[in-house]
Amino acid sequence: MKVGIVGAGMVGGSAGYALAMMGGVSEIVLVDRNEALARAQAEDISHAVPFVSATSVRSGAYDDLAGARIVILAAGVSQKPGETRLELLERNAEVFREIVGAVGSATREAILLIATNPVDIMTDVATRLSGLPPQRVIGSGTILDTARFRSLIGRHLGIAPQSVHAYVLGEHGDSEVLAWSNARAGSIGLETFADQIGKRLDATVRQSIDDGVRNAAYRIISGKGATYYGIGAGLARIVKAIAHDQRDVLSVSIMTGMVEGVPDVALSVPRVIGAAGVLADLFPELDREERAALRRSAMLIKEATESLRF
Ligand SMILES: NC(=O)C1=CN([C@@H]2O[C@H](COP(=O)(O)OP(=O)(O)OC[C@H]3O[C@@H](n4cnc5c(N)ncnc54)[C@H](O)[C@@H]3O)[C@@H](O)[C@H]2O)C=CC1
Ligand SMILES: CC(=O)C(=O)O
Repeated sequence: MKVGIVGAGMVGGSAGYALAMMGGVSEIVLVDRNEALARAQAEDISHAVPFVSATSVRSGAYDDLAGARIVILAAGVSQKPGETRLELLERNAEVFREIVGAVGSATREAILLIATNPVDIMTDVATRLSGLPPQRVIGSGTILDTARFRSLIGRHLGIAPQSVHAYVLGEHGDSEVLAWSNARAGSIGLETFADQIGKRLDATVRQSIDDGVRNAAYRIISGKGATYYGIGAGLARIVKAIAHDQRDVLSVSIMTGMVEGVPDVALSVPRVIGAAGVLADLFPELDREERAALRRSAMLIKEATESLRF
């Protein structure tokens, strides 16, 4: 399967690397307005390939995306220390006006996988610009926040993150909602498991995990300028689900008809992902506070989207 990546910076490059390490993708084409960067990233990643897989990695122009089954969009500006994702909106919407049309001219068959921030609104923008069905324009959404959540819960309770079943919902951003009420360790409630092993899971612990998830990007950006390994792996994970029609449940963002009374908004809930894109949504059972927080998150995204001149 051929995968295109538009935007060969830290996120696009990391996604290419993660895909090459994962294997199962025959060809990766990196496109960037900085052609020298795309060339250099492709060459560097291709030198990792002989150790693990047989993926062909090269740079190219938009025409070279013909035949791609998935095109990852990771072009645009990223946050400076202290900047929010929403502050990138106007600049990255401009970038999408240019690149979504160019991708569409090269391939109409591809599923678009959006990483550029603010990712929920960029997913809405890409859906509108491409004219593709929402199920085929997928934002990485809270896949990364969900990984952060599971990792911190797993570390606290001493179990593997893969055995923690918990999701972050709503915006990939400051208003995101950590769904504690339906989180599970294996098949049992987190609190029950914490009691069984004599661990605390009180408000202080929850607050510390919430901060670890919600503010991870700010901390990483202040320390090293950008985040990219986590999202690179998350994007590769979504590609794998599509490539192998795996029907995995992942928290990703697509245009959604109605969320807690808010119509037509792109945000994350757990969704089934297969070869055709998003196949179904799993609206979680939430407590009253979480539902109210999800509504606030949806309204915030909706208002920011409507503020965008389009
Ligand atoms: N969804 C998520 O969870 C995450 C999203 N991001 C977002 O991903 C985006 C990319 O971040 P980085 O890779 O760190 O930035 P970067 O600056 O390293 O790379 C961006 C690339 O986009 C290219 N670009 C800009 N305008 C273009 C255009 N019109 N046509 C083609 N290429 C163009 C630039 O030349 C640059 O190489 C940002 O918006 C960032 O906020 C970053 C981390 C996590
Ligand atoms: C930058 C970003 O969106 C993240 O790491 O969550």
